[in-house]
Amino acid sequence: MKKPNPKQKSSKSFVNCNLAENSSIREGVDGTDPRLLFKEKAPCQNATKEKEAKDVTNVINPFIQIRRDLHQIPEKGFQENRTQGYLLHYLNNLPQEHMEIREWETGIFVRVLGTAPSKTIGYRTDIDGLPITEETDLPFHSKHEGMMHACGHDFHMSIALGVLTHFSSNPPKDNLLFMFQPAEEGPGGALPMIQSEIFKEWKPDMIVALHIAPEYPVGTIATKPGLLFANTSELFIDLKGKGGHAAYPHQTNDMVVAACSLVSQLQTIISRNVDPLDSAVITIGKITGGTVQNIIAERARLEGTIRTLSVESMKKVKERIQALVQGVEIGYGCETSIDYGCMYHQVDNDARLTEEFMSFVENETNVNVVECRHAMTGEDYGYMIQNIPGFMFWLGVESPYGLHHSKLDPKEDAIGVGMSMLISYLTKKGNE
Ligand SMILES: CC(=O)N[C@@H](CCC[C@H](N)C(=O)O)C(=O)O
Repeated sequence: MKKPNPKQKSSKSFVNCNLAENSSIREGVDGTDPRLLFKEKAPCQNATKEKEAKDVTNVINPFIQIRRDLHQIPEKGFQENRTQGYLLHYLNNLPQEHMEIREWETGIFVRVLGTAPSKTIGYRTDIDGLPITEETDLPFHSKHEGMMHACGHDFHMSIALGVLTHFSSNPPKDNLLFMFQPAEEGPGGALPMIQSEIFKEWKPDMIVALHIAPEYPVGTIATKPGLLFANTSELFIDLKGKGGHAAYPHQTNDMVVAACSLVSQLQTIISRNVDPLDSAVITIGKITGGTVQNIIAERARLEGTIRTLSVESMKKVKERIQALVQGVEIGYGCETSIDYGCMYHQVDNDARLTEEFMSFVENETNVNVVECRHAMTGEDYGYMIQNIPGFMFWLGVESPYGLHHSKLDPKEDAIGVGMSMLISYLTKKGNE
């Protein structure tokens, strides 16, 4: 497979602006134009069939506008009501002859009925945002205070809508199942979604998904057979000691000091307890404690996440965390509690399907393919392909700021690249 190439080729196949002719792009959630809602003019409003471009970089893809609309309304997991409304409005305006739409919680299942189905191919996108205050100066920045699409789910959704738009009027032989999944960032929507009656009824035979990758250029995708993403577990530790006057520490059990010590001790699990040839991460992303500068803190809370490359390592790391927390309890004279929040199974790509996909992209499209290493990111998509063959791949979007950063600014040309490549791949796979 090729190495990442900053001057990558443009996509061999491309999607043109004619998709914008679809009425659902013209009308918004409440029957108004979603672009008027956000005071944005659609770049493709006047696109005509004659304007079919030769290169995706020369096309202003209408799904870029959809991405911009969605970018402005990021919502927390299982609270994606406005997002769901936007998606439903769009979907309900597509040609319905080959489509069945069913809502599930704040997500949506859409089945495209194949012309002579012998299998169902699933495609999953996540739809939630992150609790981060956006710091880009984009004109279409988040309008939901303290929330941002800082993990690219706005890209994921617009690509899924683009692919679905194509197949809504050009169904392949096989059925397609599009899953708009809530709560990927937490508490996890994939597991309950696959346990739902709708999923059981429309169960796919294989599933595909993508994730944007700021570190790769537009026009490059990266993936690998086997393990792609880590096992994850959230981590919340509460400490309760005895507060008091800042000048009388000997009469108190200071939970700020206990928490600081615990953060350092937790890092020794990675350096001293995990096999150096294995990998694990413990990140404490948030510490809270105390009330004011001259009162010794009675309470402190650590919030973090654990990442491991196997289920067994996760078990070991948690045993060590428990031991260290017990030590702090004794050493600092406090009460403690641990909550592991939500946990995700590793993303383990099906080797045969992934290799086949990589050679398809390499040989049949102008997109570059890189075989990457696994990453310590997590994805509840891992549950979807735990028992059903499938894979996930990274889609290059080239941003100087990475995932979960308040200045993440992916290049929008990647939307056309992702759509075109997926349409080609699913057309081939759905007509085998
Ligand atoms: C792709 C990605 O960034 N996923 C998230 C998943 C988070 C799961 C959960 N909230 C946790 O923190 O463990 C990630 O942070 O990797």
